[in-house]
Amino acid sequence: MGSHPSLRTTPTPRTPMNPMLQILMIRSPPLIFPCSTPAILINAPKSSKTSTKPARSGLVNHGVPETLMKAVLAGCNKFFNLPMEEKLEFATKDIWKPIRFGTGVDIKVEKFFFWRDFVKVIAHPEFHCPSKPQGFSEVVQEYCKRSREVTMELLKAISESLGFEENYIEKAMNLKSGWQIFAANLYPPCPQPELAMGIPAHTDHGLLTLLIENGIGGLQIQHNGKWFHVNPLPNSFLVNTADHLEILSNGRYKSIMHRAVVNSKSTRISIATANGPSLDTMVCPALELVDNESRPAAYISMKYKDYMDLQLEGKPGLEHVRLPVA
Ligand SMILES: O=C(O)CCC(=O)C(=O)O
Ligand SMILES: [Fe+2]
Repeated sequence: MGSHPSLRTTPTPRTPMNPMLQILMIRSPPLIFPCSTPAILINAPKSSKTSTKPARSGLVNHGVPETLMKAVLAGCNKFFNLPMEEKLEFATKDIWKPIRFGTGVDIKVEKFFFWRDFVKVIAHPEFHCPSKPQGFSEVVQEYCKRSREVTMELLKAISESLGFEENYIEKAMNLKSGWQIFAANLYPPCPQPELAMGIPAHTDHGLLTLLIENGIGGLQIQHNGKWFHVNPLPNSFLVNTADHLEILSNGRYKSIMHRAVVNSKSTRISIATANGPSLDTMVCPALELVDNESRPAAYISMKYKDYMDLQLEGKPGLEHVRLPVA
């Protein structure tokens, strides 16, 4: 882990954390997707003013072996423990490079330091991975395959929740060549966590992101303008709905705004597998969900690859494609 800059800035006031939690909570089986809610399945918040621990949440009974989830977290830990010069070989700002390493050193936005190292690889339609540490590539590949299968199952249920046949999203988004990114994040203990941020508030680009972590906690999601801490169930996936599900569903599913905070005691590792359309898919709201009178299209159409390129412009992707409300 490289040394991080000393923290000298004044912290920007943050919204006080609210113990009430509203988070994607999916029980499986059976999968339940209420059409009336904009996100997958919401665990209704327990309104308790005294409780400081949010309810535990996450997708369970997903079929991915616990041993594989532990092995991929352990593999990422070994990768981050490689000598810095071996990781810097993959340092690049080019989002199209198949393997990318980055570190929070010297990056400063909105007075927060990003206390994070990451490695991102393109996992589908073609799989890439660093060859070190030994065995890392094999375990990451198996994990990506299994988490992609879970994603496909979820997208079937989401298709049905929107009133479509189960393969609707798979076909419309050309998921046979779907773009999958494996992103591992390392958040070392931070001496002054209140002055730093692990990863700033953002939404993910694809359709669904599956997230696991090593039991430390740090993910927060935004709901009604407030930040809520997420407390994952052991061996569960946290499932984030992302921008292209919002676009395709014409806003019925909302892309979840989230961020990761850091702590002063323990190293946190999280792994996000982001699953999106194929790069050449032109995405627009599903025609069946658009009615020019009552539910006009809320987003313009854009090729997924062009949307990904918008990352370089700094402004959230959805702001480029959202149409003004008439
Ligand atoms: O570390 C986390 O909990 C969040 C990571 C994340 O949002 C991402 O990698 O896109
Ligand atoms: Fe994310």
